Amino acid sequence: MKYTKVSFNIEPNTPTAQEILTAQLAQFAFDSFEETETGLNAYIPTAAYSAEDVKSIQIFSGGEFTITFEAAAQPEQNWNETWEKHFFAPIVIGNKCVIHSPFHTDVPKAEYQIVISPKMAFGTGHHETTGLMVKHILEIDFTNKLVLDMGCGTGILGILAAMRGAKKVLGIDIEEWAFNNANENIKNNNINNMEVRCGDATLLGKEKFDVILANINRNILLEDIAKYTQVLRPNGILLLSGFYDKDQEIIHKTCIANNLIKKTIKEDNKWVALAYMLTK
Ligand SMILES: C[S@@+](CC[C@H](N)C(=O)[O-])C[C@H]1O[C@@H](n2cnc3c(N)ncnc32)[C@H](O)[C@@H]1O
Repeated sequence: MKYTKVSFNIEPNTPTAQEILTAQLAQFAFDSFEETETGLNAYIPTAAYSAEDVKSIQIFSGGEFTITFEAAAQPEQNWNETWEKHFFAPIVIGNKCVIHSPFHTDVPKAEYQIVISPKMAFGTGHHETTGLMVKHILEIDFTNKLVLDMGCGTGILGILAAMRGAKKVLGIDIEEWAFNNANENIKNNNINNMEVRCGDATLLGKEKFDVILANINRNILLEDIAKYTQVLRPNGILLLSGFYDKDQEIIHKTCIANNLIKKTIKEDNKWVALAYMLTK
């Protein structure tokens, strides 16, 4: 199949802007994305590409950020192979966890082996924030813990928590494609104690959790940290990521206001993942 690559420049190039843009592109049959220094590259079957559709996205951005783009038809190639080689090679995190796709044959050995079917959902382990969250998870005792994975994407973090002994994991994601992909990955990893729901923090109610994982973005976290703490047990752990180093302070202020104390910080290439504990 012939594909067209559309290279987007986003100004300012924030995780929130990338997420909004990706969600809008998904409505127009774009089916794979690659983060770049200045924005992202998105791929669409050439037969489905319309410059008019892409231009309309600039209007949807509501003036919070500006987008410019260039489109280039790609030569015919085996896309599964290209995807496999360039976008998702097996990755080992923290020397203990390997993430690979079902089509990889040469997979390094590790204590935790997670199979992720790369679709449109975020979470193959290649993004800094996922890697940082995985490293935090590898340091936490999950034995018999009740876990919430907010913004679960592919389900990667919840799946690892289940492999590390969690009693039950609930994954929540606002996107239907993530809901579907997380379910597929849960099945492929033979996890039988993780459930996924499609929605946001309004789904949270009486169920309480020992550990909450939330790799989303700065704005959603600022809005939802209070809701997470309402369902976190005393001494429970909240892991937060999806924001840059420069946003740590505002995230931290919100956490303090919600009786959370900072335990550990992990950083990689401007991205941060913070571990908090609920004091009351
Ligand atoms: C940065 S990705 C993280 C995916 C995966 N947990 C990981 O660590 O790789 C953020 C995910 O949050 C989801 N999301 C965005 N806003 C949300 C919200 N308000 N509530 C729940 N999920 C949300 C997105 O659809 C996306 O799958």
